[in-house]
Amino acid sequence: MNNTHFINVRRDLHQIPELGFEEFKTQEYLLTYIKNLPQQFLEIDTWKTGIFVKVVGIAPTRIVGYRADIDGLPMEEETDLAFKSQHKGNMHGCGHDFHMSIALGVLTFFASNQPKETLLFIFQPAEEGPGGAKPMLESEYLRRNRPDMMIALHIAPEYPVGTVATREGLLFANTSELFIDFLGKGGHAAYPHTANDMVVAASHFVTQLQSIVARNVNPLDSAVVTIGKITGGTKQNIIAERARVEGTIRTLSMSSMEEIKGRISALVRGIEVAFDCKLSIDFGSNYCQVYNNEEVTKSFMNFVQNRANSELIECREAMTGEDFGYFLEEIPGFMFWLGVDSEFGLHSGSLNPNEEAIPFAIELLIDYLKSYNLT
Ligand SMILES: CC(=O)N[C@@H](CCC[C@H](N)C(=O)O)C(=O)O
Repeated sequence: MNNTHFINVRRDLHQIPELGFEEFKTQEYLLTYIKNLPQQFLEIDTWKTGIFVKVVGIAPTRIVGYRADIDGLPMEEETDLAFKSQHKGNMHGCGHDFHMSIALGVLTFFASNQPKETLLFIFQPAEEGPGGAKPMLESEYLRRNRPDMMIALHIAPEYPVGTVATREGLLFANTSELFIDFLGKGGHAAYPHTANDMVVAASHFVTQLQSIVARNVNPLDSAVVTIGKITGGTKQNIIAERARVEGTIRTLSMSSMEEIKGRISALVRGIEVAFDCKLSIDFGSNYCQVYNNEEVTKSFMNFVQNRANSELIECREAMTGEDFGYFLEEIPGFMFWLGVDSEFGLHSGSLNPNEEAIPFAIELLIDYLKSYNLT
């Protein structure tokens, strides 16, 4: 099959983005596709909305794992594409439609070309939250079928098609979600002295948060605190009894993560005193850093550098997060950025990656896995 076929697969998947652990139609689409492949080397299992597909090797001495995440984001698509999201309010705004179609392309090749080593394709739910990698790793299936090596990619809008960017060691940050609920006293807009306004309290809190990275974190140790969502109140002339801020913390070291969480807790106590209200903090789900094993990453980087028609970029670490970090905490492997050349970035409603990157990535990965003495 021509690898441009997977552009159509991507377009199908792009229309049905679903949130973490709700990827029912996505799972059904993937399973239908996989069950139509030649089955003689395949073993298919499911885990929640995820899927494991084993391609049993001819003379296996190890399992090589390839992971693709499958969930979408709760955001409105702003493109005019003919194949735009049909699930209003959800979008594949982080490229997981690319990740899945590339994985299907590589799987399709090996389903008809039995590898020497066993390959395990892992279609993982809930990367954007609350995190599927950790519970999947703890599943009975992955305890019995532990890969000896793991590979994954993530699309990179800022790089051209034909490029691969990665580095040995630290690639992505530690992350922690952040949810804070404010409870004060509502009232009539004309009587502020009888109420405790949670819109004002939340606004002060968000402003104070900005001082943490600027004044508490060692400038040589990068960190990010972003509030992506604020909600509060019910009507323009009612003082808000409740507000909620939602955000994320990113650090390159665990000590900075702990320090930032400590500072946030202190600011929360201060807001409670200053505004005579109650706040509750929930640090949500936490992902460990993505750390590329030096040896296998180096061999992959050499492979890309020496391959015709592909360009290697040795990139800096990024403040993005990825629960693939949990795989790499236990299993040697690597993640890389795949150039997709989009004017609009990840998590933008206008993200429009160049689909030529799909056949490029499928061929690159097939070549790499072949060179890895798999066939
Ligand atoms: C590659 C990417 O964009 N990953 C997400 C991971 C989200 C982690 C977690 N749910 C959080 O928001 O902290 C990212 O936002 O970096």
